[in-house]
Amino acid sequence: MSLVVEGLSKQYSKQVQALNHISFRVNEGECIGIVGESGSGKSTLGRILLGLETYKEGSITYYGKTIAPRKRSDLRQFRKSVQMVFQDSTSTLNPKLPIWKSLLEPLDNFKEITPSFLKVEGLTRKEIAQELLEIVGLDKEMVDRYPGELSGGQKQRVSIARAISIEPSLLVCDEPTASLDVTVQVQILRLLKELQQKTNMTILFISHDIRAVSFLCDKVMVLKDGSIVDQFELSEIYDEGRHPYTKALIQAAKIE
Ligand SMILES: Nc1ncnc2c1ncn2[C@@H]1O[C@H](COP(=O)(O)OP(=O)(O)OP(=O)(O)O)[C@@H](O)[C@H]1O
Repeated sequence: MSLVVEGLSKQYSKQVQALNHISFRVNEGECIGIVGESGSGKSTLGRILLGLETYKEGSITYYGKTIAPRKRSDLRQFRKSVQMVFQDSTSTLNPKLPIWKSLLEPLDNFKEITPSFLKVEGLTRKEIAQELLEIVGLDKEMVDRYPGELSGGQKQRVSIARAISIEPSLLVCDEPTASLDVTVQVQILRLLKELQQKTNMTILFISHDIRAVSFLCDKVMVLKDGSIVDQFELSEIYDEGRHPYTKALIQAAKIE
């Protein structure tokens, strides 16, 4: 079992209980989707899992080790194996830096990591960045461009390349396709699926879109007002026993 979350709660204030006793387990190599409407607590959960947000109640372990955001040494170790992709690639790509510099940041942070895609030794830093661009289906010549010269989909591919550069065992994606056109969304989902199949990394995919989740994920968790109201294998999505809220999400997705 790679990731185990037990009884996790998060209260921002007396009025706002963002998460309410969340428990779930993720196996190695699995792709798990967390779906819910705006305000259901998805991003809070993602941020806590990444150690970006504190929590007082419950526990999170990754391969048996507790993830606690206050322990900096633990967090660095955790970051080596867990990377993230956000909705807004501008938060990960510095507009003032050429793509290749942003791409190499994680590898620069963890110099001890030699990713397996670098089959040839002695590549220059730019050549390493070019290799990464190829992995996510982008043209090598984009290394010298700046984020402002790329489309939304291209920027998201760069963000994905950056995240997978250190070959994380867990990739947390928080609405990675939400700000993209529908056709580009599909391309990014395909890319994530392909990368997951190639590398066997575990993916935690957070989205408001049950169609995106069902395209990519093996297991689905439905979050509503900070609680998990339904949890199932993708093959069970249309089962009669689904929670009424899940059925409503499926119905709404069809109507659109
Ligand atoms: N930093 C914060 N301080 C106080 N309340 C917060 C904070 N962040 C989120 N919340 C509240 O916690 C609840 C869950 O928010 P969260 O952002 O996790 O939901 P979400 O499902 O990701 O929503 P969205 O899809 O709109 O981003 C909401 O009621 C939100 O207003």
